[in-house]
Amino acid sequence: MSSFSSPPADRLYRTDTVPEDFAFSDRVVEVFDDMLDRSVPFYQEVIKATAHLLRRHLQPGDTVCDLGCSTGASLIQIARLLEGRDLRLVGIDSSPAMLEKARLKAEMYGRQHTIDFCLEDITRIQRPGTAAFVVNYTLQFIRPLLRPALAERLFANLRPGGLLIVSEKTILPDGRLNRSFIDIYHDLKRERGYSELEIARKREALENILIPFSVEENIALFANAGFQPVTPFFQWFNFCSLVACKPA
Ligand SMILES: C[S@@+](CC[C@H](N)C(=O)[O-])C[C@H]1O[C@@H](n2cnc3c(N)ncnc32)[C@H](O)[C@@H]1O
Ligand SMILES: O=C(O)C(=O)C[C@]1(C(=O)O)C=C[C@@H](O)C=C1
Repeated sequence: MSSFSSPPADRLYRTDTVPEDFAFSDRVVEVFDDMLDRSVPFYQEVIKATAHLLRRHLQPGDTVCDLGCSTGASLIQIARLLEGRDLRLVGIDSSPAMLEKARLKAEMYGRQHTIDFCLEDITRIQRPGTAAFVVNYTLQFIRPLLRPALAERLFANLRPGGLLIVSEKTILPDGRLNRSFIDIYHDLKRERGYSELEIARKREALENILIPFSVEENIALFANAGFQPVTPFFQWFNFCSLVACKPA
């Protein structure tokens, strides 16, 4: 239990072995909370901003689904920040190891009766009447060809007036600026204790696994599925969070 208050440090890419493709395996799950905190810029701020948006748009009895919920870090925070709002919180992920950890953490924080964790493939999601979908740092792992159908599915499953919140690593169409943004991101990783070797090896492992779209491509993806408006609410260099509304 005490390991949750101080999650195991992410040292996955320190060793000299040939890096495997990145996967949400048991080894990654073990260090995942530390990995997110150190690898995602303003991770906690984005969760708080997500809760601000939800607070203003949800009604008692509404359901919030976190797609690609991993170890439940966002949902456990959201449950705390939106305490007493009578919401149904559902976390969905396709990794049994992530969900096992999410359930343990929810229990540790006394949230096991307020959050359901379900093993599902989000590309097959079927949850009509959902009030909000949160899809943070997950769309980037879905094959690009499948993304338009997923965006349409999310639109169809939201209730009128529902919200979609999406956070992603992004790419810039301008090569020079793209290079600068990536360099600035790697500076942040260095500041957070990752070595040059770890940064390079993780980058290699994520190649062809994490496929970022530009902010404009993501906006078009959701606008084409019927969302209106679709607008950024947070950006730090190559990381961006969008909110998209289903018209009421
Ligand atoms: C980077 S993590 C998401 C982090 C999390 N949303 C947060 O903010 O803490 C991506 C997650 O998406 C899950 N995932 C990837 N593809 C999926 C799919 N097709 N269906 C469900 N979950 C998926 C992975 O198992 C992983 O837990
Ligand atoms: O380390 C990186 O390069 C990242 O892009 C961080 C990132 C992400 O954005 O999803 C990559 C993999 C893990 O899922 C956690 C965080």
